[in-house]
Amino acid sequence: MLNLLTSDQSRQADKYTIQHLSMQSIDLMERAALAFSEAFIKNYPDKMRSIAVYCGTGNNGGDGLAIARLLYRAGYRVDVKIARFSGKSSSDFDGNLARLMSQGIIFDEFRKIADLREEQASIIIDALLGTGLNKPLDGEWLTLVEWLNSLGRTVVSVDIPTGFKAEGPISKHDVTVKSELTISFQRPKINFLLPDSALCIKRFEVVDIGLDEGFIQALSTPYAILTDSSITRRLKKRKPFSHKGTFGHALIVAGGIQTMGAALLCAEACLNTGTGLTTASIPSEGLTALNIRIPEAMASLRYKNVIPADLAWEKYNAIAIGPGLGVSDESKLVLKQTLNSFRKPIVFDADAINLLASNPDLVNLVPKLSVLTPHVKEFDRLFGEHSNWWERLETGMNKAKELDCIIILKNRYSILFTPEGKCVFNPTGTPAMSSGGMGDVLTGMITSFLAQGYKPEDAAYLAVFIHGKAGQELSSQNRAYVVTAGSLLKDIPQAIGKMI
Ligand SMILES: NC(=O)C1=CN([C@@H]2O[C@H](COP(=O)(O)OP(=O)(O)OC[C@H]3O[C@@H](n4cnc5c(N)ncnc54)[C@H](OP(=O)(O)O)[C@@H]3O)[C@@H](O)[C@H]2O)[C@H](O)CC1
Ligand SMILES: [K+]
Repeated sequence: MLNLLTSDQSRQADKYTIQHLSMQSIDLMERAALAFSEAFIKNYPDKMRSIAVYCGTGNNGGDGLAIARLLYRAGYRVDVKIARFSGKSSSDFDGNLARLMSQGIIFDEFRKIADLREEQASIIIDALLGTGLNKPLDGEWLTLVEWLNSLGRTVVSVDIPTGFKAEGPISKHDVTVKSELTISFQRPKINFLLPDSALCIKRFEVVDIGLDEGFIQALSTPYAILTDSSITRRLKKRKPFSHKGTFGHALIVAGGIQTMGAALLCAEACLNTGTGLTTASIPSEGLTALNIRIPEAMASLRYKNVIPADLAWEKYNAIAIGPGLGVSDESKLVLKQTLNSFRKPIVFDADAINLLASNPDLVNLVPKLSVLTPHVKEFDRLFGEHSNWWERLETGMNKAKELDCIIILKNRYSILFTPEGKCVFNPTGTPAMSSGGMGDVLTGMITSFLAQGYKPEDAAYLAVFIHGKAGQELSSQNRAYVVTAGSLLKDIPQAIGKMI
C-alpha cells in the first residue's frame, strides 16, 4: 500500500530527498522533467505536432522550462510562453531559464493578458501553477486559464492542472485548466481520486521522480492507495489436502420476488471467489432460479420473507445481507433477526444499509469488524447529507472508528475506511463497470473472503481491488464498452489466480 501525500508532505519529501541524496533541487526538477517528458513522448509520439509550454515563474514553471528543453532536444517543435504576472521567480525557475537560453530556445514573456499572442500550437503544456496554489485563480491568471480552455487544444498538465487543489474541498466556482492528460509526480494527488476531478482531468498518469520512498512510506497519514503487491501479499495460496470445509461456509441473505437477480449475482460471486460452501437465504419463489443458475449453491428458503426459526446460524463463517432484500417491514425483521442471531462480522449492502439508515437503533447491533458497502447516496442516507467529498472522508474515518467497522464508500475509486482511521483508495476499475449488479458481486466477494478466514480489512481490500481489476481486464481485453456483473463474476477465479 502506498501513502498518498498532501502538497506539504510532498514538499517535505522533496526536501528530505535533496538532503539525503546530496543533490541540488534543480537536479530533482530535472528528474521530474525527464520523467514527464518520457511519459509525454509515449502519449504523443508525433513530433510534427507543435507544442506550446505555458510556464509560471515558480517550480511548476521551472519544470515547464526543463520539459520544453528536453522535448526540443527530442525533436519536437516547442514554443515557450512565460506568464510574468508577478516580479517573483523561484531559483530553479531562473536556473532552468538560463539552461533554456543556453540552448538557443526561443521564448516569449508576457506581463499582462493584452500582450498575449494568438496561439497556433496543437498541444499546450500547462506548467503555470502546480501544488503551490494557495488561493483560487483570479485577475490575469483567471483570464489566462479561461482563454487557454477556450482554445479547444489538447492540454497536458504538469503535475496538476493549474488552479486545481491537490487536496481539500473543491468549490464549483474554482476555475482550472481542463486537461486531456495530467502527468503527476510520484503519487496521484488525493483530489484526483475524488469525483470533483472529473471537471478538469480526463486522465492522469503518475511518474516516479525518485523522491525517497522510505521517507514517504514512514510519513504519518491516513491516506493511502492499494497496489498490486499489497494485494498479492495478502492472498493465501491453497494448501495441499485442503477441502471444501477448509474454505468456510457463507450465507447470502438477499433477494426479493422481483429482485432475485441481486441474490443470484451475490451468491455466485461468493462461490466464484472460493468459499467452500455457499447458501443463499432467498424467497421461496426464487428456488427454481437458484437451482438453474447456481447448482453449486444451497438454499435456505424464506416463506413470506421470513427466515426459518430453526436456521443453524452457527454453521456460517460469514454472512452478507442486503442485495435485493427490499425495505419492507418483513425485510426489516429479516435484518433484525440476522443481527440478533449472528455476532461474527457481517457484510451489509444495499437495502440492509437503507434499513440501518431508517432504523438507527439497529446500528448498535452491527457486529464488530463488519463491512458496510454504501454507494454515495446510501452513505449520505446512513450518515447524513454532505456538501463535499472531504466531509465524506472525515465522516467515513470517524464512523469506521466509532462503529469499529470497515466502511467501503463505492465510487470510481472506492474508498475504504478502517477502524484504525485509515482512508484507503482503490485504484482499479473502469467506467465500463458502471452497470447494475456490480455492487452485489462485490458483496459476494467480500463475504467469500471473510468466510475463508481472511481478516475483515483484508477481505475488503482483496475484494475491492480484484473486482476492479477483473472489470478493467475484461474491458481492455475485449475492448468492451460495458462489463456486466454477470460477465465479471465468471472471471473472478482467473482474476484471483493471476494475482496469487
Ligand atoms: N516534490 C515534488 O513533487 C516536486 C515538485 N516540483 C514542482 O514544483 C511544483 C510546486 O512548485 P511551487 O514553486 O511550490 O509552486 P507553484 O509553481 O505551483 O506556484 C508558484 C507560486 O505561485 C503563487 N500562487 C499560488 N497560488 C496562486 C494563485 N492562485 N494566483 C497567483 N499566484 C499564486 C505562490 O506564490 P505566492 O508567493 O504568491 O504565494 C506560489 O508559490 C509542483 O507542482 C511540481 O510541478 C519540482 O519540480 C520537483 C519536486
Ligand atoms: K500545472
